[in-house]
Amino acid sequence: MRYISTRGKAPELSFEEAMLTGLARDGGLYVPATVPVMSRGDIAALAGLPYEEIAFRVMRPFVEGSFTDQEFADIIARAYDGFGHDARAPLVQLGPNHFLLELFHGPTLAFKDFAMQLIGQLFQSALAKRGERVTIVGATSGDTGSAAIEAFRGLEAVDVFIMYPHGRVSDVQRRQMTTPDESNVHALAVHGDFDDCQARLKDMFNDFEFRDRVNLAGVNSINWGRVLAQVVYYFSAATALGAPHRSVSFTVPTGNFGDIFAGYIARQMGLPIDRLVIATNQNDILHRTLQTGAYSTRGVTPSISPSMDIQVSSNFERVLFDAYGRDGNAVAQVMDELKNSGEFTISQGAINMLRETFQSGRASEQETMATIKDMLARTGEVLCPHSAVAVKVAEEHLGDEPMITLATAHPAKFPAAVEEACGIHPPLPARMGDLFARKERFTEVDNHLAALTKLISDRISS
Ligand SMILES: Cc1ncc(COP(=O)(O)O)c(C=O)c1O
Ligand SMILES: N[C@@H](CCOP(=O)(O)O)C(=O)O
Repeated sequence: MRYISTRGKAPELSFEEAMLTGLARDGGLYVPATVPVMSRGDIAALAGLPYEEIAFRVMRPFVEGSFTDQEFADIIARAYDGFGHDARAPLVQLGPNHFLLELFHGPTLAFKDFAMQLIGQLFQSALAKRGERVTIVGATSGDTGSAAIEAFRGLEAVDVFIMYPHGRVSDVQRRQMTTPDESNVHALAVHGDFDDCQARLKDMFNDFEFRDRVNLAGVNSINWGRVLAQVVYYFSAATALGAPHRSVSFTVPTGNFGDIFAGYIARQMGLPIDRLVIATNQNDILHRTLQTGAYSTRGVTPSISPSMDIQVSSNFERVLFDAYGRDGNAVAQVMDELKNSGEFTISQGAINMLRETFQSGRASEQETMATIKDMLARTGEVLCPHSAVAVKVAEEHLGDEPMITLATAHPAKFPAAVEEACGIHPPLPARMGDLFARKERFTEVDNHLAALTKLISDRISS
């Protein structure tokens, strides 16, 4: 399996190389040169298998040539061993045709653990074989950072620096990042928003002197491995509800477009997904883009679903690559426009493809709060605000086929918003009970590339 860049000018790589490289050297994102298709029989055979076995069968073709079957099976087993639910991604019924896919039973209580725990194992194995060490830098609006720190803390061959927007993550999210005391973990509170953090991360990858000197690696969904791991739960959920014999739909709370892009890949692999619905909070750039055909940034308004407070949605580039007929030059051109002017207009052909592929909706702050309250009353399920955004949008898109809404975080990560909405203060699981007693350790940094690269260089050489 070979991987190509969405901007068409970087070298083709193997899975392992693409995983360790992060952002392509032409500024693009790596995608598979071709997406492998599973037969109906192979999809049907997944029903009822343990999550780890489904993961192996779905992901195996993508890692071809980089890991042996035994290595890969062992890596998957270790990745999901620490999850707090035997099913890993259990389904809960919300209504006659509406199901919630609970993706928050991993170590940091968010869907990010599905990919990050796997990537942690894949990095360890690849770096040990190569005898290399890397500097991982990540940008987070709250959940990627804690999941990455959990996956990489204490590893010999890795330093991990996480940039989060100062004052714009929940207390639980911040403490998950600032309380680990391993010396290879560095939490950086950046004076800016998530888009600033992600922009500086991409600047670091485009600064080749820095990138090569520190052996920079990325674990945001820039990294194809992140997206790949998320494809698996689309298969586990759909087959549990009767796929491939009947189709299902998914609604996904969306920010950086990695999770829903994983659903798009699952559909390309042959999973019968009827509708893929993008759910946004009040920072609704993706919803507006589908409606108007113009991707136009407006600045972020902080919300009660902070992990989705994003304007520059990184993985949208991956679907644009397909929408523009895999024309890397066309993608590079619109991405340059976005960088220079904060907006671009999507060509008619491309927007037609996007509108055929996705539906979308938005939830205001009041609607999100009302959904948390209403779902508790109707179903007994306490939702986090991100999942509530998606449930509200999903209810507007219910049809004849089962609708599966992704619940991306545990409500205990956002206790203030949940309590205000429904009067319940969701407790942290016992194993995290002392989170607020632990000592915090972080560094405030200005939103400047030079300040960040100096800090990182100084830390890794000390
Ligand atoms: C809890 C939660 N829900 C939804 C999202 C949005 O997912 P994505 O960025 O893959 O669109 C995020 C952030 O990634 C998140 O942390
Ligand atoms: N919501 C994310 C933002 C980063 O997304 P990623 O999937 O590209 O890592 C977060 O919680 O940090």
